[in-house]
Amino acid sequence: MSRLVVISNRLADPRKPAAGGLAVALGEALNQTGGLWFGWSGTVVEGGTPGEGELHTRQAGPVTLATVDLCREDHDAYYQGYSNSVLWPVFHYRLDLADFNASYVAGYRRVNQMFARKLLPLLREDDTIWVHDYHLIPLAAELRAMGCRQRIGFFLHIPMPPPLIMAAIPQHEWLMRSLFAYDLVGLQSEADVSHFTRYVRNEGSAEEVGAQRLRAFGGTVQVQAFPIGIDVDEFTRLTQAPDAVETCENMRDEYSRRRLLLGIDRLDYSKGIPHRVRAYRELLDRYPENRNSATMIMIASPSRDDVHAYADLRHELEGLCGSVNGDYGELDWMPVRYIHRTVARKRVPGLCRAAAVGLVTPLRDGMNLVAKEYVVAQDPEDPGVLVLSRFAGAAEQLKEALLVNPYDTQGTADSIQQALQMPLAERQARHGKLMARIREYDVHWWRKAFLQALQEAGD
Ligand SMILES: O=P(O)(O)OC[C@H]1O[C@H](O[C@H]2O[C@H](CO)[C@@H](O)[C@H](O)[C@H]2O)[C@H](O)[C@@H](O)[C@@H]1O
Ligand SMILES: O=c1ccn([C@@H]2O[C@H](COP(=O)(O)OP(=O)(O)O)[C@@H](O)[C@H]2O)c(=O)[nH]1
Repeated sequence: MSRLVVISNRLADPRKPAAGGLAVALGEALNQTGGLWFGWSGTVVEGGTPGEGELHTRQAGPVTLATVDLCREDHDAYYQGYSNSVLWPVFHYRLDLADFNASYVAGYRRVNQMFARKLLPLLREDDTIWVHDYHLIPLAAELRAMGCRQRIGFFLHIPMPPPLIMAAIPQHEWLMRSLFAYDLVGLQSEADVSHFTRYVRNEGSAEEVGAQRLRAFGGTVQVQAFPIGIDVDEFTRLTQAPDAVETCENMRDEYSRRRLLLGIDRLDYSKGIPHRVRAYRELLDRYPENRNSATMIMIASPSRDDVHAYADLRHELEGLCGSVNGDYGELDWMPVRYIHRTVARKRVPGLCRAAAVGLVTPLRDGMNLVAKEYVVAQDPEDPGVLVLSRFAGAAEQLKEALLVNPYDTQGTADSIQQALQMPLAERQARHGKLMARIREYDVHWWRKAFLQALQEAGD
């Protein structure tokens, strides 16, 4: 059987719990198959040479981890710069936050070339190579230029924007052309596939040469949606484990007189966290019966602190939470509990189970695994209600959630109220349908469906 080689910017020891959807999902996938996981070590070397980084390898159960350090200059241009100040904002439709500094793209190319150079000697002839996310779009083109002929698939974890938004990136054609060095491109949703297809038709005069196969820019690629899932059995076990039970009981004791609304996100402008606070404020305003009886807990895990837009968001959020607490708080009730820390993964299920309403309201999100985790953590006899942004990739699958437009403050407040008032029978019916779909399209389905399509691509 061919060995699986996974390449992603961020790695995690697959035997240990990790925060961040990509690391969680890949750890779970690789634990099943074994193989090689290659990417950045997480170490930034001050004063190192650009385009050079030390390679480290170690064994973690069935998985070999091979990681490369980045020097400060490469890290700042490739990770903070092109990946997180150009591709991330534009792919999340935030042209206003993009910083098209010309030096970033050079660092991005340099690191992709270095990754290809370091990876090549580790590859075997019959390896199946699976590259992940926006940090590594040109990696297959670099590997091909060095003679790599193995099958290579690519999965984009974030949204694929519509063609005219993509076209704002000065190097958009180079990026999209690079994707044609892969045998298979996987995207999170059908909406993403349609944006990709429209782009290559408009800008690359693409022709359809088979089901979901497109020819453009002198190459051919298969493009399909593979919505990422979670490991339902593992998350269920986590929900029943003593840590989760204790967290849930503590929360219920602490808030025994109150209904809990819960949001768990990285502190990222794509997650719509300030919009959520405004909707909650509107809820307290329009439906005063919730004053003193509903508490919103917002876990905002620190993320990409050195990128300006993230620091700005943090300040905005602190101000917003402070003003809701100042305006509505009582001596014995704080409306918002804002926690700017990462919650250990083992605590996530207990928090979710204790919450009557799960608030997942991103302005754009590739998928959003917290939405799926919230549903799985619920007690089927008395489940909470998921309020989900229609702009999360997860909304294509999770139709029985209460779908909201997070830009519509009043509408979102009304849906939160509907969630708080929902009769038990309706909660159970919605939860049952959501669970069935989350279980069917779990992380194992995702891995198998992608790898099977990659095996068949181009045959
Ligand atoms: O590695 P970081 O810069 O700390 O960021 C964490 C990850 O964020 C993004 O996650 C995405 O992948 C999830 C799983 O497919 C998906 O549910 C979510 O909607 C995406 O935002 C990013 O794409 C990853 O590369 C980062 O590791
Ligand atoms: O404090 C936190 C915040 C998030 N997570 C986990 O990190 C992942 C976030 O994935 P998601 O797809 O929702 O968003 P991303 O951060 O990847 O954009 C989920 O598994 C969360 O349970 C966590 O364990 N602790």
